[in-house]
Amino acid sequence: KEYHTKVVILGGGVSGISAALNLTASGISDFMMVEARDILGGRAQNAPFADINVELGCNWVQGLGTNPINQLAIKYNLSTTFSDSADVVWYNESGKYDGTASYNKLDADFTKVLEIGMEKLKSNLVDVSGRVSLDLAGWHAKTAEEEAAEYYYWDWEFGEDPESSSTVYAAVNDYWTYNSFGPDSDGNNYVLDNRGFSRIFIEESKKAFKKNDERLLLGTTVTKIDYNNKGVTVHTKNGDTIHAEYAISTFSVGVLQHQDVAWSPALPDWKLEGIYGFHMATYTKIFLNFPYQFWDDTQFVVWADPDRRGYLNAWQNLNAPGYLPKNTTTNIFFATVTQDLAYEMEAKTNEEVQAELMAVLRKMYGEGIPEPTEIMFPRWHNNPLFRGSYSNWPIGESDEHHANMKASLNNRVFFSGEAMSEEYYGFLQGAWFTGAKAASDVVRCMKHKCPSAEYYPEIKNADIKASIVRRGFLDTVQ
Ligand SMILES: Cc1cc2nc3c(=O)[nH]c(=O)nc-3n(C[C@H](O)[C@H](O)[C@H](O)COP(=O)(O)OP(=O)(O)OC[C@H]3O[C@@H](n4cnc5c(N)ncnc54)[C@H](O)[C@@H]3O)c2cc1C
Repeated sequence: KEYHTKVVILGGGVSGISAALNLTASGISDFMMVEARDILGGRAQNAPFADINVELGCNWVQGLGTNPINQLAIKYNLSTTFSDSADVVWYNESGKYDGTASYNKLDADFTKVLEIGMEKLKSNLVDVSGRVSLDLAGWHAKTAEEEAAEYYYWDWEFGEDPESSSTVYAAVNDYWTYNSFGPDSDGNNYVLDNRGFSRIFIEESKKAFKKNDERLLLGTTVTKIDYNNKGVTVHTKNGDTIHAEYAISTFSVGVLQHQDVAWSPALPDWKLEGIYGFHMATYTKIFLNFPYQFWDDTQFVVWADPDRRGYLNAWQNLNAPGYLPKNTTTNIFFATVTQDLAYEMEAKTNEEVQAELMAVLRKMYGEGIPEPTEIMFPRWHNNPLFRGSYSNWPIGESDEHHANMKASLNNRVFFSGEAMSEEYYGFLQGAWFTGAKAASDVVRCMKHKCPSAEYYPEIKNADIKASIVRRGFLDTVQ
């Protein structure tokens, strides 16, 4: 089939939905959306497990108050519960231990890390890794228990270790997430809604697409995008072509890095440098369902592995008070793995992974615990539609690299998606805001004049401040 439209949105995740809503609100209905999966939502994704739906992807509303994601959660009465990472018990090889002092020290030291990041931003000093700033803040993990606290605090949030992460942008990301949405910004709500987190986005998308809307091509995989200064032609796996004046790409930075979609002409080197330099982290939840609950009642359990930092470190209890309904027959305890461990787990069979999880659970809870009745986990890293779970700003990527990563091409192809947000990369609101921005840029092109694309053909030396000042970041930082 051959389609002709004004705007084609590539990808139906949160960013694509936000772009579609923005176009609709601007009075533009001549657009199409192409999504490989049979359902909208992208990384807002759930699956049946035991007798409930579990969230394979995003799980927290992070940053509350006027955060549009929080506002949608309120609007659609999404069932959430306050998430408290201090509601945790700690285990090592000798059994239960009290990790509170370490955790509290790290909590205070992390505040110093954020201050170091902000200070560097304000004073135009070169960025350092999270590891350097943790050391500068006085945090030096030496024991398995300190490493366990560190993994639980850092890697489990950013999806990568402190060595890989930028301090300046960790500070930017944290500051905007927990301060920019009014006085109630600070907080994380855990979503436990059997309709799925994605429901709020799917419901909202109905403002843009009616039932069986012909403009929405679900189950359609994009293979190639031709672009020039006149428009765009999108080729799909099933042989369809879509001719459009403008395209909004919402593909994850992992998909762009992995070249799962061909671009003709190839994306320019100045852009690829920004794309390849960014990080797509992998954060994988491995769900186990048991005949009964044998673990602690706290929201979280941390395992301090004696041999490997971060090994099956963070466990979550879906049966914690305030989580699943009391009368549930489901008993879900799940571990999260990131980075190398996630890649290793993805390469194993479910049976092999189950055996590894059970070995750790037996160390924590004894030999008498039952085998799980079910195991399930998504393989985000190997999934060609995602290639990871969410982005993390690495040490070494400058603001200019990032600007190049998201810069439009020929005023015809616009880029959105969580990774394209300087302030909220990694988060749902990053996807939401960048989708709206890309759509409003397209609308400007259609109705007035295209905004001038900001990009840097040569990046000479890191000068964070110049670009940060230009973006008005410092105006809002106290
Ligand atoms: C495990 C996990 C935990 C997370 N936890 C949180 C959290 O607690 N809080 C939070 O705020 N955020 C969290 N996130 C991040 C959040 O889910 C993302 O930031 C957000 O969903 C990204 O939306 P997007 O539209 O930018 O990208 P995507 O959701 O990736 O949308 C892109 C779309 O493009 C489609 N696509 C890709 N390739 C093709 C192709 N070739 N042809 C057609 N379609 C294609 C994909 O199927 C997808 O639907 C988490 C993510 C994961 C995976």
